[in-house]
This record gives sequence, structure tokens and C-alpha cells, in this order.
Amino acid sequence: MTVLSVNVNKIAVLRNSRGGAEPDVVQAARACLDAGAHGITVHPRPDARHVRADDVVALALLTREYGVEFNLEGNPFAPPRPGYPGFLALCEQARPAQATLVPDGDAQLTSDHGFDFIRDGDALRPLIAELKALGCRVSVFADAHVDPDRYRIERAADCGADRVELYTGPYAEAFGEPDEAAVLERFATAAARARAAGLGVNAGHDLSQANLGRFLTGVPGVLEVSIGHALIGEALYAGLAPTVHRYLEIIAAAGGRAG
Ligand SMILES: CC(=O)[C@@H](O)[C@H](O)COP(=O)(O)O
Ligand SMILES: NCC(=O)COP(=O)(O)O
Repeated sequence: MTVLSVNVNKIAVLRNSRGGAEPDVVQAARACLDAGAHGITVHPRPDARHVRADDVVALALLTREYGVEFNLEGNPFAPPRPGYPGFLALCEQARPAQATLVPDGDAQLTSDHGFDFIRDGDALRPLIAELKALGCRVSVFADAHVDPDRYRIERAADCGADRVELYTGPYAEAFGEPDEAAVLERFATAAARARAAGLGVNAGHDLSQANLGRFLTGVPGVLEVSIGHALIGEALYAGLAPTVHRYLEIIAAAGGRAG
């Protein structure tokens, strides 16, 4: 059962480029949900480059209205600043169904690595406990492409996480290249090890209509994919609803859930 959570960060990028209210992030999210998307994801960044704290609150209300999952992503270690109250404070306000912890920094163009659970475990454990006390399922961003022993993905379970989100950027880079099969195999191994440790497995980053099907076929049992950049870009040509439909068809064809 793979569910599709649409990341609407990029709608906010367009809106912010003119400083007004259009395109409207909530309206775009509503269009995705009306088209059958199973949930909405956002990853507010402390520099407010796309979605902001007020969007998070509005999307929390929308997803509650639809009875679907709201997945809020962010770095729990990033300090608050004007306009960004901090990830835990945002979660306390919005009460997302799922909080996904990502070890990113302002200088990063986008997320480009997962946690090192051996190094970061002690710091993550109390924060994960706090998020779970708020009622959130907690997922943690994880590397699958490196030596599986280096990050020991199963250590995410010792931190109290419910799920890992496999960082799929390296798969997207390998897609169509000679090393694609080897990279996919590493993802499948990481997913199996995570599951054996009792963790659910999500996946995301740079997934697209082109590469999603082979990923889901090669890494069976993924519970959720969160997709934003490619999906919103593709929707510029085809429209949001047909694009969401296409993703649901790809998921169904790969043996996942269509709606
Ligand atoms: C964790 C992850 O892979 C996504 O949230 C991605 O980071 C999207 O964030 P941006 O839209 O800021 O690139
Ligand atoms: N967690 C990944 C996500 O939300 C979307 O990433 P991308 O599709 O924008 O690369």
C-alpha cells in the first residue's frame, strides 16, 4: 500500500516570487486532494524560501477537513528565528499526522542527506519522544545508498522513530544509468533492514513520473512517497489533477495503492 503525499513547497516558491497570495498554496493542495492524492507534505525552511508558518497552519486545517495525512518535514535542531518558530513549535501548533525529521541546513539548495543515527541518535531520541507525545507519527530521513553498515538504518528504531524516509536523490541520479540496478538493490536492502527492525518505510526526493515506477517495483513495500518538485513542474504542462492521476496510476501499476 503506497500512498501519495504531494509536496506543495514549489507552489509557495511561485507565490513568494511576487510577494502576494497567488498561486494559493491551500487551493493547490485542495486540487491535489480532490484529484485523489492521499496527503499533503510541506517542508518549511527557516529562511522562509517557500512555505511559511501561516501556510503550515492553513494546510493543517485543510488536511483535517479532508481527513487525510499532513506530513510536516523539517530539521528539529534548527533554532527559531523571526517568522520560523522552530520545528517542534510548528508541530505543536499544526499537530501533523506525521512529522518527518530532516537534517538540512540553510545553505543547502535542497535536502541532500539523511541522519547518521549512530552520531545523532542521543540527540534525536528526546525530540522524537516529544513529537510522539503530541500525537505525531515520526519518520526520519535516512540514507540508503551508502554502505548500509555506515549509517545502520535500523538504529532509527532505537531512537524511537516509527518510520524512515529513504532519501531517493541518489536513485534519481542513477536512474537510466549503468549503476541503476545496483543502487536500487542497496535501497531494497536498506528498506528490508529497516522493516526487520520494526520501522515503516517511506521514500522521497526527486521522484518523478519517469523514475517512480521502477523504484516502487525494485523496493517493494514502501508505505508512502512524498513528491513535489517534479510533480508541480509536470503539472505546469498537464494540470494538477491529471498529473496526480498519472502518479496514482504509476503507483497502482507498481502494485501499490491507487486511491
Ligand atoms: C526531505 C525532502 O526530500 C523534501 O522535503 C525536499 O527536501 C523538499 O524540500 P525543498 O522543496 O525545500 O527542496
Ligand atoms: N520528502 C520528499 C518530498 O517531500 C518531496 O521532495 P521533491 O519531490 O520536491 O524532491
